[in-house]
Amino acid sequence: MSSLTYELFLAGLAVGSAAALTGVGLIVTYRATGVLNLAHGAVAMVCAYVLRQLVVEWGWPLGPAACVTLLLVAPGIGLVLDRAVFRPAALSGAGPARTLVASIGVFVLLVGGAALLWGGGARADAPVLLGDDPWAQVAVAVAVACAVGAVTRWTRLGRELRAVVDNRELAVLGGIAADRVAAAGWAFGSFTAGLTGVLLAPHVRLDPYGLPLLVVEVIAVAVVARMRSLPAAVGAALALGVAQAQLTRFHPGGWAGPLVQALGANLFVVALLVAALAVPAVGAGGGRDAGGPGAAGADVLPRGTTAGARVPPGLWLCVAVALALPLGFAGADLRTSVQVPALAVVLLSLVVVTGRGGQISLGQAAYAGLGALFTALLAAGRVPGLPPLPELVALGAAVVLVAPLGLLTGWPAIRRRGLALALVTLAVGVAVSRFVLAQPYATAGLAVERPAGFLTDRGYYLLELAALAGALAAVAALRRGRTGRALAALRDHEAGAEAAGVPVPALKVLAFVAGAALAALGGGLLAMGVRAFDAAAFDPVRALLWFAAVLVLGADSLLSPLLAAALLVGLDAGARGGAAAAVIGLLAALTTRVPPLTSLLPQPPPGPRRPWRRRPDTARPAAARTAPGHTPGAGPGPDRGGSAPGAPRATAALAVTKAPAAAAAPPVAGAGPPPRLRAVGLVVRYGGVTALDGVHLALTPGRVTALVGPNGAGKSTLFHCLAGTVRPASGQVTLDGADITRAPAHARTRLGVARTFQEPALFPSLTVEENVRLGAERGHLRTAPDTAAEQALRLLGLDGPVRHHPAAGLPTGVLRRVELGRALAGRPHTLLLDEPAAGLDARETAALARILAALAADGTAVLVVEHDPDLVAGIAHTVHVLEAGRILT
Ligand SMILES: Nc1ncnc2c1ncn2[C@@H]1O[C@H](COP(=O)(O)OP(=O)(O)OP(=O)(O)O)[C@@H](O)[C@H]1O
Repeated sequence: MSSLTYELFLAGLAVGSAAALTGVGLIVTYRATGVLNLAHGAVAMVCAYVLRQLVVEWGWPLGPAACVTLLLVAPGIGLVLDRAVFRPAALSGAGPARTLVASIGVFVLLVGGAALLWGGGARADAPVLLGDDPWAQVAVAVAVACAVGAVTRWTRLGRELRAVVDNRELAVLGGIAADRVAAAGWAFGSFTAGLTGVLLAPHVRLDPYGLPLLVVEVIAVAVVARMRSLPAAVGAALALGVAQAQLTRFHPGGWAGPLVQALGANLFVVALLVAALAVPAVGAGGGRDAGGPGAAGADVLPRGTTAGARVPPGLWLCVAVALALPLGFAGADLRTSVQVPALAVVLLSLVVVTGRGGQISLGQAAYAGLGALFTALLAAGRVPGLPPLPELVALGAAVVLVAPLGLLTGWPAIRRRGLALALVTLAVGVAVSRFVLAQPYATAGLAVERPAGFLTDRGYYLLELAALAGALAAVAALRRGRTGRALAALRDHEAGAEAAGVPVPALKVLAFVAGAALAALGGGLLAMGVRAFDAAAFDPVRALLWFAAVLVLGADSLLSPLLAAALLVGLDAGARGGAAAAVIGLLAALTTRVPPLTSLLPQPPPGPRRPWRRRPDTARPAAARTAPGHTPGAGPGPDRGGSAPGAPRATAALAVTKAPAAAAAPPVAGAGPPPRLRAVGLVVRYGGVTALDGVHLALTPGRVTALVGPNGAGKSTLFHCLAGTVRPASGQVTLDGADITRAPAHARTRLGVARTFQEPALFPSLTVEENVRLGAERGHLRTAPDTAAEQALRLLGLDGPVRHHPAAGLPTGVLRRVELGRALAGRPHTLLLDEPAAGLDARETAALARILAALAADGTAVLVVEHDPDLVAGIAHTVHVLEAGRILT
């Protein structure tokens, strides 16, 4: 081996061993607590600063200082995090997404706190703990990994850890103090963070931002190891470290030169991106739930975290006045204020993506940076073949160019939620920052002028206000309209949104594209404001700070971006740098205990929201004027002949829902029209379990089919196959003879197959009326949504004051009616009901039976998976018994 290769090998080993320590610490903490601690790097940075403080500032000998730092301070930080942040979060039932927000809060808090305490500048005098011998570092990393392995395998704590990892609830029932295990996990994780920090600090610049971010990139090795295997993490870390170092030997000419150079400095970033894209299930809640496998879970941002409040009009007036105040400022104050509207536009992008759509996005700074970069390049004429564009044209072009790049995070978001989505968006943000924004062409003094006519600070501020007003109006319109309702549904209950007919993948992409466009607009404005492109202004740490800021203020409130921008710019301008981050980080770390601040605004009592714009119903076809449930071509049901248009049998059931309980009409036997929806030879396996074993089923218009059977028989699996939330290993689902086996859930709703859930899948932030309206807008027949929604509301007895009530907090009986109303408002021809009587009292069950009988009489095909034998006997024309994945009768 040549000496250069060997030198680089050793340098790579040094970096790799620090990364290995991080990987080991992250995995142990994750296994013990279920938290992927994004703040690991921030803890590392704080420990490095503490060691430096003890040795350099206070003159302590290195040995004792290192012992205090690594054996007291580092585990102490872990224990404080456990007691103050993560244990309360776990006790409050916070899911992975919420604890992720808390760990972002800790990250931001520690970064801000360090900047406040030690200043933002880089320190080059961090004490060297292990000399220059990389083998010593490798030995430390391997020794730590082996020690963890030994403890896990051979000690009581290790056995307890494994038990907690396998099944926390069972372990607790078995007498294991899971809290003690979690505390040990946090203490150990922080110890490894501290070790990483003090080992890395002498080799990289020690500053509050750089080191934490460096360690964030190293999360890659834990993800590669699937948050499980310590040897895999250590191996990946060492291999990446060595490969990254070796890459610096190569200097190809042409376009490949800068790329190889960038790779040589950022191989861990590439690994993070690849790992985040290739391992979609990181941190995903593995449990089953009512909406089908992976339908909804604890890994989405809960409504309480994202919901915003309605802003009283008077407050908007105050905001307008406050925004106009800087026009009276001068000099540095006005120059500082210029950042506020631009930053508010960037933060508005998070209102769309995270606030309304419920999608975690830690990559918005990348889109803002791209907007700024493209604006600068286009305006400066630095794009080959293009003359310099006028500044405003350049800004507009940048927005148009960046918007489709929203796919970079929007596409992965289709199949990811929670932690997995956070990792991908973070990885995209870091990759764009390192491979695009921080490249020489972008960093070498790229100036950007303000548009002609707006050169002064005051003039430019006015221009920004106009842009902000436009962006606010656009986002307000988006939130109010049909798309806004669909986004709120996506946020509140993804599987429910699919079932209502919302094309979830397309909507996610749309949210990210709109978010990218807004961020780009804000980024371009920010760059023009300071008359230069500065890559550091858009680094990934900003993305975390911005995300935390919008979340703590209330991500679904239009007010939050304005307040957050004022807070971030104002606090950092007035106090020492880092104050804003410290305040926001603290609030975000306590996110499970502190509600979003704008939600504390006094709220008006529930009442009619702004009415939707009614489209004239004159264009609707005659069929649409009949009841929900009727479909042209569905053929008459058993008693259809007597139903007059507009006064169908199902509508008549409205009266019955309010009447005292009475037996439903007995099923009428007889030949009907041919089946529409069919299951043909369905086979579904979950690992070694065969849930369905060649099942055939046909649903006929005008008939109620009941599916009964013991627990585990496969009823839900069959139901999910028909609804489109489970794809069979073999067999077909056909509709009118056409194969729809691969059609997604929302497409089936649009084809006329509506469903409800075992646990009502409603959108708590929408009113009863909006929930039902969504079904009418996205369902099978969408020509007259107003009429369909009204009919459904009336049919289910929801047309009283309750229609204006948010679905959150309504009793189960009402929720079931709202969900049924939403399904019926789309005018389905086939209705799939999963245990519709669960949680209903006898009176409500009788009313439900009458409605179902009336719907069948109107021609709807109804499938009921039900345990209530009375309900089944009262309404079903056909009863199928399923056992061990086979239909018996
Ligand atoms: N996501 C899954 N992963 C692994 N096994 C599963 C999954 N879903 C269902 N199963 C298994 O498939 C079989 C059929 O389950 P299914 O939920 O369809 O039955 P069911 O009749 O609906 O039962 P219940 O009435 O209890 O809901 C069971 O053995 C169940 O344990």
